[in-house]
Amino acid sequence: MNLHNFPSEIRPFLLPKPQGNLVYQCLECGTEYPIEEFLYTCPKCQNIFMLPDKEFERLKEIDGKIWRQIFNYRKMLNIPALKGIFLFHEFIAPIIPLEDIVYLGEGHTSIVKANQYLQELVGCRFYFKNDGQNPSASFKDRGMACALSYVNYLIHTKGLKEVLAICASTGDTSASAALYASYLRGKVKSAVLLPQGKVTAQQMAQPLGHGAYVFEIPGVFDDCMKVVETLADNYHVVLLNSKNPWRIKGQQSYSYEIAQWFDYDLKNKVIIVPIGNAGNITAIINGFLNFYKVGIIETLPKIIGVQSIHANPVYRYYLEPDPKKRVWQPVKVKPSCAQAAMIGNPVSMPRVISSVEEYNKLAGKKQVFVVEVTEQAIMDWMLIANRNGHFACTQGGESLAGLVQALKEGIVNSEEEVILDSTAHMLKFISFQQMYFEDKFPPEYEVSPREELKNTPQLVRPSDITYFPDEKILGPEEFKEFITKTARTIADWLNLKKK
Ligand SMILES: N[C@@H](CCOP(=O)(O)O)C(=O)O
Repeated sequence: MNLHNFPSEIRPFLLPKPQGNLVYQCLECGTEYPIEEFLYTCPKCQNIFMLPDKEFERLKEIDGKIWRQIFNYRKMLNIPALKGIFLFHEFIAPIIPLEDIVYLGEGHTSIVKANQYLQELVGCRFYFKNDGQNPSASFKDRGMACALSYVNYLIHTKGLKEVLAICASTGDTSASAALYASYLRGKVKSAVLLPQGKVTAQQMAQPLGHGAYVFEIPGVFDDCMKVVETLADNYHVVLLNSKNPWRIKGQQSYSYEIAQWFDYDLKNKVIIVPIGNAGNITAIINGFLNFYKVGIIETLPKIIGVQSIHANPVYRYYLEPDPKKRVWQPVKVKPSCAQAAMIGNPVSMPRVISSVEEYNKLAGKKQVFVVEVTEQAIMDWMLIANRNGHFACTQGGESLAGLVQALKEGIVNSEEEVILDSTAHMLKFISFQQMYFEDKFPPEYEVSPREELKNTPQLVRPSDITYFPDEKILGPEEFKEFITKTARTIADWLNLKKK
């Protein structure tokens, strides 16, 4: 839609100009550092950064109602830079000019309501937000679009050359980093560190296909993360894990989209998200906080993080009700079908602690919860969802299992409406479905298939057929015999009635 067709009071705001003043701010000592250098760990106290906008107050000069209209009208523009997460430019990385934004189709993923059967089975109204519909098939693209747009901006403004972008990954971050880096071919190369044997074949194929350097490390994700942190602290590389706060900024778009989808009315809404490296829950909390502070939303929705019993450090931390007595303790992970979240020492934990505190304080009550689910529940609920029109990944199954658990514990009630994060596309994690159907889960996963959820293909090769097309080129009569008898066998098997 042409700019002239929009209401005159909204028109001046539709094309955002570079604005704001972002700084790296240490979570521990509060020291601020300019963003022109790549910095991930505070040189003074070794803690991690948030990336606040020091001029955030200016956003409050525009009424919440006007902001809503700005975003709603902006959505009608055909400007690629504003088609994705940067629709919410002022609330993501407002210093980046539109011409430096890297847009590969990320964001604005669908929110699909569960059918009547599934809602009744679970006991409340809920939706899946399908972040597997992002270009590299996971939510990481939200953060990567922001981080790589900033790199692109620095390349243009500071003459940055030969950037090597690195990350540790359980498979989604690496796919996303490699994809976005490959778009900036000639300016950015990527290298990814993966825990050997703990990334699916599909996820391994992604960075390889995008031309990244791929390193497999004998260990788990937490080990890869330590190596990558050491590289980032000692060499000229750009860290693309969510330790890099530009990633967090981009992933806040998830909350903004939910707000927009529900017409900015989040009363009685509950958001459920799996926790792995804890960057996403940090982003989601801070996204809602930003919109709330400016008056774009009037309610802070309930947020529930979910962890598997095989990788549950955040759940354990919040088991202690008294904040003063809580002790942070990383855990040793066990194999998990929610492999993307198989993390024992989440890098963003300090951010989670401070963000949860602020969220609950502003909400005036406990509004962030963490639940724990079994591996069995993750698989069963993923399969049940997918037998009802969804395409949830194992982490999506974890979200649904988390909802069931939260209902059981009375954290969610049947009056509320729940949005579940399916963080990636089911096809990335299809090997877990395969192991379930074939009853081949190694014992340490603690998953045994429920007969009614299993499915296997049937070979149709009736014994009374003379020749099959895989044996020779069939003559007309032989082909007719093959078709008729095969169709009859399938009809008998399915118990079909003749017309
Ligand atoms: N699940 C993640 C783990 C790394 O998370 P990040 O958000 O800190 O990059 C992955 O896919 O690698």
